[in-house]
Amino acid sequence: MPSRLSDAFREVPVHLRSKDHLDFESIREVPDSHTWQDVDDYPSVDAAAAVGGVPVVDLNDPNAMKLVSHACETWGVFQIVNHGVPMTLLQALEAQGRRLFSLPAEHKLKAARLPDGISGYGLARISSFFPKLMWSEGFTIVGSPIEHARQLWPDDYTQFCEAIEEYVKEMKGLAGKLMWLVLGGLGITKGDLKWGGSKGELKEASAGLQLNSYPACPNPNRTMGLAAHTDSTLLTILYQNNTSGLQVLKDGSTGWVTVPPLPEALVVNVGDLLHILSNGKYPSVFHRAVVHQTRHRLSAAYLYGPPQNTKVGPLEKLLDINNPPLYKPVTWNEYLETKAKHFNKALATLRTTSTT
Ligand SMILES: O=C(O)CCC(=O)C(=O)O
Ligand SMILES: [Fe+2]
Repeated sequence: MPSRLSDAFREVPVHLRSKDHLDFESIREVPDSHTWQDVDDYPSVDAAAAVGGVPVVDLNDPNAMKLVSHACETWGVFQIVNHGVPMTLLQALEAQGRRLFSLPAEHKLKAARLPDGISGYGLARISSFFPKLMWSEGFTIVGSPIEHARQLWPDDYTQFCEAIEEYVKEMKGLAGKLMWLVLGGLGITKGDLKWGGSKGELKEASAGLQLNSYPACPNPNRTMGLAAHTDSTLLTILYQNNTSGLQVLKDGSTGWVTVPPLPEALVVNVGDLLHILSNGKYPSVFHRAVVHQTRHRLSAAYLYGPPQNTKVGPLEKLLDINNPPLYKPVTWNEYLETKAKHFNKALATLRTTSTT
């Protein structure tokens, strides 16, 4: 088994052909390779009508822990305001994302992700599970972005690296804070988490940053920005520019609910590892991204996971005779590898035989 995050895909490389990388800017008609038949697998539900819509939590609210916990149990997704991340930093990140994705196609491919690699420019890794390609491109950062940034801008890579590093630092602090809110809602205190630091901090946690670009599309009803999936994280913190596209499938709801872009808000998703850690109390959320006819959408997903080589299993405090562990413990790397093989069935492969 690999021990570093960057090695997680060694055994399951994804070979995308260079002709799969469309020059989206110049395309006037959606080619067959990108035409999807099943975009309407579930109907789209009016966001406001969907039982009040995706919850919005003010982190300054004295009840924030309860609200966050309830949102995790019922939706698996919520938006946060008063999160403390400066607007200027969000704008700087967005500007760098635009700068990257507006480079000519062949230039971006200089920083292409290797088939068995994790970082770099490329199509969504999950593309290999679908017969059609998605209307998006991405750039994944795990560790320092400097090597790829140099390939993109040999003479001017520092502004990109600085913006990314500052953003990642800020996200790390926020993700730690959110984790304690989320766990606190389950009655978990700092001493209960073996991989918490001596002061209860989560400073050794691992993370990555995924920048996504969804160019305007001539036929958005027959294309897919990013197909339905759950994240392989504990939590994902997503920044979306002021263009809608993110949709979630609420358990028991009748269809896709849009997560509306709110100025200054960030979206938080429950990932598969939190699903495991909470023994299924916080189910990971299925989500996808659809595209627009006229607007270019950008998003940045901060992918937050446990420290390297740490096994994540159901928290002991949540278990008793009536609540046996429902999942086997797994490290983040092992889970990524399982996901790369089994995709949306990965979580099921870790189920124990317990049925409650
Ligand atoms: O762009 C979005 O809204 C979703 C991105 C996403 O789900 C991901 O990067 O995992
Ligand atoms: Fe996602």
